[in-house]
Amino acid sequence: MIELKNVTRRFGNTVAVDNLNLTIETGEVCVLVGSSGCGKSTTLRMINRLLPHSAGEILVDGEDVNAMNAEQLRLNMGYVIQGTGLFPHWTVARNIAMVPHLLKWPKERIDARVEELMTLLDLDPATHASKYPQQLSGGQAQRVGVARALAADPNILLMDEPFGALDAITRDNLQMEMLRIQRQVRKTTVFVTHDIDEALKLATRIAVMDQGRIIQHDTPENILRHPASDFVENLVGKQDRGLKLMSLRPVRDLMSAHAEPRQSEAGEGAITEGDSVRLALSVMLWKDLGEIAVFNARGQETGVITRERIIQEGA
Ligand SMILES: Nc1ncnc2c1ncn2[C@@H]1O[C@H](COP(=O)(O)OP(=O)(O)OP(=O)(O)O)[C@@H](O)[C@H]1O
Repeated sequence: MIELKNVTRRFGNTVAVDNLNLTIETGEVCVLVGSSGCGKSTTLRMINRLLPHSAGEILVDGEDVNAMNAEQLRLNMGYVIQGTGLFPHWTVARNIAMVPHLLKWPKERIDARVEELMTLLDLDPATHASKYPQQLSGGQAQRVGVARALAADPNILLMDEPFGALDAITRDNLQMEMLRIQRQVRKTTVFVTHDIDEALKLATRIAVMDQGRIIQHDTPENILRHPASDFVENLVGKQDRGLKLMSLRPVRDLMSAHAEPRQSEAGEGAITEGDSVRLALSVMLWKDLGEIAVFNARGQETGVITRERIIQEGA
């Protein structure tokens, strides 16, 4: 658990973070969102003491970060930044191995861990382990950055606009990867973005910031349904809220399940139980269907979802 209590950070006369209170529970993904200069990165960098705070208290699992050894603190916090920060003259494998190496793990353990992480992040070790960062695409380099942050299995992951510089498709892929990895490893994560759609997709809770303060701290659904102010309402997009809520809702919530799963051909692009209601509606509109079959992860048809039900209850 991470707790920020009345935390302030000043740069000269600028108050970058203003008496901020925030609790991030163990295993949750807290996304800090807000416009440029509102204090998101400063907040993140105070947690791992890359920046000292001017006032207040920051606690990790109940212990004041100022009372901890800064290096030890950082070794237990993976840190991912935009543009990766990979060492250009080190191979991918060596970059990923950086923290285990500092921790003096035996070589076999490091090699096994590098291979495990590359596989987890969908990077073929045989193809990529000996490459240098400039030989990778932006998306691959960002995956290496995430692998490096996870290498020594830290309890906490700090991510500062990690996907901000990527094209929309690569960003979407990495967001999906992150959700998958998070289901497997469940790190306490603080994620900074200015993209509200990214926040809605990834967060267990979102902290909306403005001028160094938290305006609202709540689940994606509550932020959409009950924005605390005009500022939050504008940020989430007043007119777009219905569709955004549909993006949060899985098909399994609104489908009519068959009594028994049926063996039928799922086919490419089939709708699965975990897909969003918004995707199911989009496919039905495109194919001009009133209903569409829903499949489980094993490719069995488990039910149907209808356009009518989505229109009635989708948001
Ligand atoms: N090293 C610094 N020296 C002086 N002022 C700074 C410094 N770092 C940040 N600031 C100021 O503190 C405020 C908050 O900056 P911060 O980088 O935390 O915002 P942000 O929300 O992360 O913005 P962005 O999305 O653009 O990265 C801004 O007014 C910024 O100009």
